[in-house]
Parts: sequence; C-alpha cells; structure tokens
Amino acid sequence: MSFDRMIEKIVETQNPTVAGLDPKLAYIPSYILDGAVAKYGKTLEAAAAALLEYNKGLIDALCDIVPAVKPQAAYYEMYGWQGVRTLAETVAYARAKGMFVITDGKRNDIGTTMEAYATAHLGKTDVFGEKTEAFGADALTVNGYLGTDGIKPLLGVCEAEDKGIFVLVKTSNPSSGELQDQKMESGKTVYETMGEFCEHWGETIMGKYGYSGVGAVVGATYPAQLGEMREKAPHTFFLVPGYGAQGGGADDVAPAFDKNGLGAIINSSRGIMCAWQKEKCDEHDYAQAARREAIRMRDEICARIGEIRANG
Ligand SMILES: O=C(O)c1cc(=O)[nH]c(=O)n1[C@@H]1O[C@H](COP(=O)(O)O)[C@@H](O)[C@H]1O
Repeated sequence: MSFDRMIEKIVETQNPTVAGLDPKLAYIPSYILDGAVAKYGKTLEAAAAALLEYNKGLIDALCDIVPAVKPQAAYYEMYGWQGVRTLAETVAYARAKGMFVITDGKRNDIGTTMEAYATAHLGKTDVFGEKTEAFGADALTVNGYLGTDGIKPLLGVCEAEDKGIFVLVKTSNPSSGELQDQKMESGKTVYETMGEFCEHWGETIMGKYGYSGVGAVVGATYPAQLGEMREKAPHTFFLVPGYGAQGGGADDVAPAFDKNGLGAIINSSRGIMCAWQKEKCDEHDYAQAARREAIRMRDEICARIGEIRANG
C-alpha cells in the first residue's frame, strides 16, 4: 500500500536508481535481431522476441545492483499485441529476479476507466470468478490532471495489493512549464498544486518510512523545482526522470533526496540501455556495459548524497 517495499530494496542495494526499459530495435545488438528474424521473419513477432531477449539480458546483468526497472509501455505497444506480450513477460521476469517494477503508462481517465487501468496493471482481474494478475507491476505512472475521481480507484488497489502510483507533477520535458508553471488564483503553480494533491491522496496509504503510496514524477531537468517540491511534499516519494540522456546529472538530482538520503529514485533509460553503443564495445557485451553505466550512475549519485548528508 506504500513504497515501503521499494524503499527496502533501495536500502538493500544501496542504490536509489531505476533502469528504464524503453527498448528500440536500434538499441539491440545485431546477433539478437538476426536470431529473431531467422526464427520469425521480418514480423512483429520477431521484434517482440528481440525486445524480450534484450531485456532479459539487461535484467540479468542489473538485478543484483539496481533495485527497480521502469518499462515504458509505448515502446512495447509499438510492436502490437506481440510487443504488449513482451511487456507482460518483461514485468514478470524482472519481478521473478526480485526487482521492483514501475510500469510507465501515464494512464489517466475517468474513475470507472481508471479502475480498469488499476486492475490491469496493479491489481487482479476477475476472470470467470478467478482472480488473476494481468500485468502485475508494483507501481504505475499516472496523470492526475483529471482530478480526484481519476485517482481514487487506484488508491483502493494500492492499499489492497501493496502497490504504488507515481503522479505526474513537474515533467522533465522542455515544454513542461507551459502549463505546469502557470500560477493559479491561489498564487501557487499548477505543479505545486498537483504536489499538494499527491500529499492529500497519499494520506490513507502511508508507509512506515514516512512516505505514502502516492509518489510524484518530478524531472531532473528542473533541479530548483525538485528542491522546492521536496520541502513542500515531504510524504511524497519522487520518481525522477531526465538523468543522463536528457542532460540531468548528480548535482541536478541531489535536491530530490531528504536528509536521510531517501525520498527519490532516479531513472535512466537510454543512458543504461545504450551504454554499449556509447562505449563502442563488442555488442555481445551490451548487458555488462549497462551494468558498468548503472554502477557509475549509482556511485556518482551516492557520492553526492553522502556530501549533502555530511554537510547537514
Ligand atoms: O514518467 C516518466 O517516467 C517520465 C516523466 C517525465 O517527465 N519525463 C520522462 O522522461 N519520463 C520517462 O522517463 C524515461 C526517460 O528516458 P531517458 O531520457 O532515455 O533516460 C522515458 O521512459 C520517459 O517516458
């Protein structure tokens, strides 16, 4: 019902980061692609099989040092139902390896439809009287801009199934300020107001470490807002994308953490997935290159957190 399981995983691995699994065929070594095409031809089935093999390699290489993965649903939907099957298989594989799985779906709709999304990704679907996990993630990214009735159905599922949600508050993209930075009649910005909603929505699903099961997405590309929101939303755990490929670094993400070095999990997708291409190493070494980048990222961020804690 909260992010306690994720926090415990972060503490166990001493690593407040999440590896994004946003696979594209262009990132996948040719030996994997060739094998899939030899088996299935140039089909969606082949693409989906290649994605799965690539993801499994990454998960195997990361699962003992990185607490969580974040597959972004769009990269799987791009390959039709075959791709969506790979999403489900990726979630199951990562969970079986002990990783906390955040499905990045950014879902949003009216209450009754959100109930269906909540059931699909976090809950159990009623199949002829039998309750079965459909996708089975641990957390889901959602858009809260439809208001409370869109979020409420998720809270019930989070409480019953020990799951969490991350609500978009201040996104990492260049245009995020167009709407999110606007001042409302209250004098507060839109993102600040959404942060207040997160604090409120989370009240009924508080965890033992002071954070609720309602987290917020706040981008690494806006460090000042990260620091502002850390103060204003003290019970809201942050998912922080924008490190690496979007330009964010350790200094930028540092304000996301509380005085105990908790409170945030930093995502890198392309930075980790494409490390082998950046390194220009042998393609068979792609997963170990991802591991090297994940270790570099962890050490850089942990060193920065250590400095902050040392300086009070
Ligand atoms: O919800 C997200 O994860 C998200 C929110 C946001 O504001 N910005 C953002 O980049 N993301 C996601 O975080 C990932 C960033 O990927 P990289 O830029 O490759 O590290 C992608 O899956 C994005 O969809």
